[in-house]
Amino acid sequence: MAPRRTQRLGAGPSTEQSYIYKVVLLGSTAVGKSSIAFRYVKNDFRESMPTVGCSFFTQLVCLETATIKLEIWDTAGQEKYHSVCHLYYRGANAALLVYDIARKTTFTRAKLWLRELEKEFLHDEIVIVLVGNKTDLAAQREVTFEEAEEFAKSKSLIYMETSAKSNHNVTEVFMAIGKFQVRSCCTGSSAREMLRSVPALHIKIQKCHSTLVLKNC
Ligand SMILES: Nc1nc2c(ncn2[C@@H]2O[C@H](COP(=O)(O)OP(=O)(O)OP(=O)(O)O)[C@@H](O)[C@H]2O)c(=O)[nH]1
Repeated sequence: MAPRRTQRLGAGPSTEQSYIYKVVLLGSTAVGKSSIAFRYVKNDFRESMPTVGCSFFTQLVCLETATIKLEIWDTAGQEKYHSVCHLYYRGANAALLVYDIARKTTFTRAKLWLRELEKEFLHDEIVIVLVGNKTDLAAQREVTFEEAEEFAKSKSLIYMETSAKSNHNVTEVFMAIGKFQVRSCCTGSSAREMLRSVPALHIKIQKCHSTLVLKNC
């Protein structure tokens, strides 16, 4: 099934296709959602201010076979904004469910976010990446890699760990989304269906063995 709200921008000079995907970042306050978006779009890190409502970024991902315009919606994690969050994730093609590996409560909260997404979307309508951020704080880790990976597998999610601060795996998260979405469009099977049928892909992506080749955009 084609991802929701995906638009084909038209064929390029060759046979290359262009797509638009809406990606939403969800998770507790201060887990690093804005920092991940900022690192990816600006390749920078700063002690950021809490998000008010929602921020919006766009970024082009040029893959060997397609160009994808990612519309990135960074939602506020503070409880007071919770009631409006669903307005932002409506129509999303992919969600980054972010938690802080050094704060177990944020992992528990991510599971609740997942339930909300499951109410809003049919199972195969959206690609969900569970993202354990702040790997630079490994000494204070409260959620093991194995625990999070096991949970992700049981729910057909992609699992990756990042550090927005040390720029670890951030680009790879967005590449993984692009990869699954494009494959999904090409094969007609949903990205989550592919995850279920090829569990080894979890490992491949987590270790960044992506077969996609980046070009200069
Ligand atoms: N050590 C470390 N700190 C990080 C990392 N990512 C973000 N931070 C810090 O964590 C704090 C919160 O980061 P934000 O990006 O504002 O978090 P958020 O999830 O967008 O927060 P809300 O806007 O409240 O939802 C800031 O002080 C960041 O500098 C990381 O990878 N490692």
